[in-house]
Amino acid sequence: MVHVSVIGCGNMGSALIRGLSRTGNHTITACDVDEEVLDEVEPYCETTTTDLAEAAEATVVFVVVKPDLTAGIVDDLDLSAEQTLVSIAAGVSTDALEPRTDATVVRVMPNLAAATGDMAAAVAGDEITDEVAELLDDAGVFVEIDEAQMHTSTAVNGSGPAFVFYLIKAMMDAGVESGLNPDEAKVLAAQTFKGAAETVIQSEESIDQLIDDVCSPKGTTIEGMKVLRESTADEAVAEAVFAAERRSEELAGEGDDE
Ligand SMILES: NC(=O)C1=CN([C@@H]2O[C@H](COP(=O)(O)OP(=O)(O)OC[C@H]3O[C@@H](n4cnc5c(N)ncnc54)[C@H](O)[C@@H]3O)[C@@H](O)[C@H]2O)C=CC1
Ligand SMILES: O=C(O)[C@@H]1CCC=N1
Repeated sequence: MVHVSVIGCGNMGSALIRGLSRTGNHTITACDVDEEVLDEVEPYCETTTTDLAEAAEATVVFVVVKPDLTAGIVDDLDLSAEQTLVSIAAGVSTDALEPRTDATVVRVMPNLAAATGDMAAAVAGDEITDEVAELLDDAGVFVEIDEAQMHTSTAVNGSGPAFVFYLIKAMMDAGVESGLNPDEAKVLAAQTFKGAAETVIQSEESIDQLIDDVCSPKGTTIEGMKVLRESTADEAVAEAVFAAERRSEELAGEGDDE
């Protein structure tokens, strides 16, 4: 059981709170300046507060505010060496935060699927504390990466859900255009993405082999795959990832436009 606080309970903070509350394993303090946001997460927390000092009492403190507000919050927290500070802000490095706190600093790039316990997260830092590992395990799956790769992780798994939502909608819209009603199309498209993702995770086959497994000779899939292979769909996905990656570099002050 970990005493954890989440400072900033907007889109990402509330997803983390919901995910961490699912196990019932943790004592959660939610902190935000916005009382309405706190009302939304109140059912998933032991404590809600607008007082930063109360959030600073937790063993692990997640700072989940916009990147440009993160350093200022860390300054105000005044954490001790026994505590862990987790920053999830795009483009904010551990080097920028470590001089501002005595706590162990861990950088995490999570995603919105934390809410359902399906988060894909990347984590970097000199010391990934046991408490942080336990929390990330409870909200989904995490991998440890070098911090230099954080811009790529920000694009792939941080921004990634939006790219996947877009693709699900494209498949759903095609189903509707061909006659499915929107509710049916949404279930069929979304569950197909979920099932395909689970198959990739659980199967020992390569993704190319899995594609072949769906393509019956002279069947339907092979016709659709011909269209995809002759298109630039893979390039468009790659360009979306690279654009998000560039923006993360810019936010870190490493790009052209800070
Ligand atoms: N939205 C996403 O899918 C992801 C976001 N992130 C990172 O998470 C961070 C937050 O992003 P979102 O949740 O999307 O933003 P958001 O705008 O939805 O939420 C930010 C929250 O912080 C609160 N806040 C602002 N100042 C505060 C203060 N002084 N004390 C306490 N709370 C304060 C706001 O009231 C708001 O509820 C960003 O740094 C972003 O890079 C990382 C991965 C995914
Ligand atoms: O769009 C953003 O900047 C944040 C970081 C990754 C996902 N959302």
